[in-house]
Amino acid sequence: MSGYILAIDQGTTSTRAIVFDASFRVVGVAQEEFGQILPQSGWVEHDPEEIWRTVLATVKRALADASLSAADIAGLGITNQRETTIIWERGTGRPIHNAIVWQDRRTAERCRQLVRDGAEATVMDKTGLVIDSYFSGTKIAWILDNVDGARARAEEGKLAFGTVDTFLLWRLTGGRTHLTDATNAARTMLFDTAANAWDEELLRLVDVPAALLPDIRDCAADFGETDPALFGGAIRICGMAGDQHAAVLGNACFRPGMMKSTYGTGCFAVLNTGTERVRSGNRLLSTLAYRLDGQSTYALEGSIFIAGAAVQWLRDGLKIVQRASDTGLMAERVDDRQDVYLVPAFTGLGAPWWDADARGAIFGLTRDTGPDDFARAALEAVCYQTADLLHAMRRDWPAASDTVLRVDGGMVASDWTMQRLADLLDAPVDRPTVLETTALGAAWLAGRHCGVWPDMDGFAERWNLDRRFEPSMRQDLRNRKLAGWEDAVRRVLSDRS
Ligand SMILES: Nc1ncnc2c1ncn2[C@@H]1O[C@H](COP(=O)(O)OP(=O)(O)O)[C@@H](O)[C@H]1O
Ligand SMILES: O=P(O)(O)OC[C@H](O)CO
Repeated sequence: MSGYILAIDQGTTSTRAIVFDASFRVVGVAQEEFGQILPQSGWVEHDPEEIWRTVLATVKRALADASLSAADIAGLGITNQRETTIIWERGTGRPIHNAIVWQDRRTAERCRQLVRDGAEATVMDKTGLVIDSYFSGTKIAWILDNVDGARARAEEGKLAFGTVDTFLLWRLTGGRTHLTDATNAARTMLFDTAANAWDEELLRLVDVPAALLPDIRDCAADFGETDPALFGGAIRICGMAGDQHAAVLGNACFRPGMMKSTYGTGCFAVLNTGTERVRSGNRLLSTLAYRLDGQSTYALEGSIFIAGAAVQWLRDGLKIVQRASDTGLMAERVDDRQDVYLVPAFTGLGAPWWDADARGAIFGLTRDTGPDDFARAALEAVCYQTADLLHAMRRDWPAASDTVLRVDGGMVASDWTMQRLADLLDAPVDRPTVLETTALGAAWLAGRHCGVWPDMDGFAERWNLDRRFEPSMRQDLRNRKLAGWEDAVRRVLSDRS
């Protein structure tokens, strides 16, 4: 059997399909962006049909790019933007509403009500999550309550819910398979991570009928086969994980204490805590790193909603940079005595603040402030937020004290940002040679399951370092800058936080 593996990485702004060879090298790739639907302030939707079209198109193009056919592919792994919620008709496969995206805040008031009702401890105990509109549960209930007749049809078993992995699997298998994996289930606020099962009490609390839900598998499992009509032959689907979990795998963070941080549109830092289900005292998420061979590996996660999106805002909103990559050079030119802070709370603040009503602000402007300062403030904001997460992780789990951070995602191309990250964290930052770690992680799940790629140890040995960034900032400067950031964040928090 050939060792080629296909990965679908369905992200928030684009879909990528990547073919890897038996040496984990990328031999075919295709990417397609799709539309962001913004019906009102704080709402974000995707058209599931458009997502599906980008998946079909990118898989076909990636296979063509690699000069391969479906018969050459030993296995397919799916990884996806998490939490984004789709409900469709079991009969026709047609979605009954646009996908409600993870960033969407329309259920913030419902979540506040759940907190007022005293549900926080139950949700935290079972799911490891804080109650927030970020997660799928309240988004499902919103669709059922706002689409005519949906709740009744859901209770009759006529509708299906899925995060994007499940929806794609349904479509890829010609409507034959309704499954998810444990990492995606763990982002719904309906899943007990210790019992590894949907939880009836949570379903009642959030008002979601069990008839909607997919069955749950480990991340590497038999998920079915693609409909032969789609790609000119059936492809075995045997890997599935939410994108941040796939990045943990792709970065070979297999040992407790290892941590990865992905810098794309948002930033997600995940620390492997092994078999320990650490309960956060600092409003981090206690979640799954991954689940393999019937064994859950747990993690602490910090989610930052805006990372590279702040750079996009400089480019597309303010139009003060032409390319994202201009920001590094601009940041380099700024005098370190200038202290401009951008708090990019465009859609509220995530961990450890969880303030859906906070909004962005910029502080420290003088007559000398110009575009370079804005660029630097945007890049630094990502570093400060990572520092907030790392400090919270260390308070929650002291074993994280000498962590080396492995990074990936579009923003890590910026040397300036990676050096500043090491400086502000006062910890080394390792950048791998393969930056497509999310897709690589999904491919590893599939490759391992179908027996053509190595197990954990073999894969970890072949993880390659591109560059280590060592901290070199003076302690007094670091302290001053971190204190300035903390002050800026305090000023944007809403009364409700
Ligand atoms: N050289 C760079 N410097 C700073 N930011 C960058 C650079 N290159 C890309 N980015 C940012 O990285 C993000 C894209 O990363 P990517 O991992 O593709 O995101 P996603 O998977 O969330 O769509 C964009 O927000 C872009 O602004
Ligand atoms: O699509 P990304 O890479 O921005 O990741 C989105 C996250 O999974 C949301 O939790």
